[in-house]
Amino acid sequence: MIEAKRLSKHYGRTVAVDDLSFTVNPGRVTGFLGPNGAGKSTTMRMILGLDRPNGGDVLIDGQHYAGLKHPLRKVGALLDAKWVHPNRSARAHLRWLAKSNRLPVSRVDEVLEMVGLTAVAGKRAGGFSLGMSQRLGVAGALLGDPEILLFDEPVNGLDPEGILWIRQLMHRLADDGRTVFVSSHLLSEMAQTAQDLIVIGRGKLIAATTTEQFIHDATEDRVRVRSPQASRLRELLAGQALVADDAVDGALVVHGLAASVVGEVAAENGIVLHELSPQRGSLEEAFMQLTKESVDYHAHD
Ligand SMILES: Nc1ncnc2c1ncn2[C@@H]1O[C@H](COP(=O)(O)OP(=O)(O)OP(=O)(O)O)[C@@H](O)[C@H]1O
Repeated sequence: MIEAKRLSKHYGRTVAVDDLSFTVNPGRVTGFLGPNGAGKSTTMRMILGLDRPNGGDVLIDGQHYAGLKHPLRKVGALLDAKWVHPNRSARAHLRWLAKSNRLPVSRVDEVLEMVGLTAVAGKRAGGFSLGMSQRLGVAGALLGDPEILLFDEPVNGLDPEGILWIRQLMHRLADDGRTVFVSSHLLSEMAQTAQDLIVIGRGKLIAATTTEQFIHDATEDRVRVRSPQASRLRELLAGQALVADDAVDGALVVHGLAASVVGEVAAENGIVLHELSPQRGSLEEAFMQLTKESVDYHAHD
């Protein structure tokens, strides 16, 4: 479990993290979301003792990272995939990491296998693509078979097969009962990966909840309807709901009524339906809605 309590960090006059409290629980994949510059990497660095908070505290199972007896056995982290010495091979890098942390060297080949780098284990890490470097970073995080895993933007540079692989890996790690904390910009990816979310903006907590609840709270459910008698149906629904047109295919999009009610109105009036589908809001919509006040870097058109 990771517990941040009233955590703050500033760099000169820039407030990177501002009175931030949250808990990351075991057995779940927890997504860490926020617009650019929201303070995600700074928070992750503070969890790992790489940055010192100006206020508050962050504990790993009740202890500071610096106080952990065998840090790599407790916490594995992927922060910056490119920090590997460029002339070392992937295997040599992991052997060095294992030896310097008193971990069994036999674990190196196991983690190389787990991340799919066995065939290139003897090659210079400096020649690796970003996706291969990410896999090597994940191998390093898994080396100590830790209970807690931190991944900062792990899907950066991965191809679709790599993205699926890392999603399944994170689910497996959480199913084992581990704590998995992962930051990402890719919201549709997070929607499929994270069961819980911690959302921050300008260093402050915006939401800490399940992914499902987050989407439910910030977006409105709606119903898509297609009918050869669409204008008649629209007239009938207009008194009870807001009815819009889908810009792409002209279907009716009904806000504020359940699909069952729309279906009943149609049936009572003998209207044929070609489609009646409840639509859920997306994580993108929910995220935009809840973070619009706290985006530091807008695209101006
Ligand atoms: N070492 C540093 N020195 C000065 N300012 C910093 C430093 N590290 C981070 N910051 C600033 O702190 C704020 C938070 O940055 P951080 O990198 O933690 O955000 P982030 O949410 O990880 O962003 P991104 O998604 O763009 O990586 C930003 O305004 C950033 O410019």
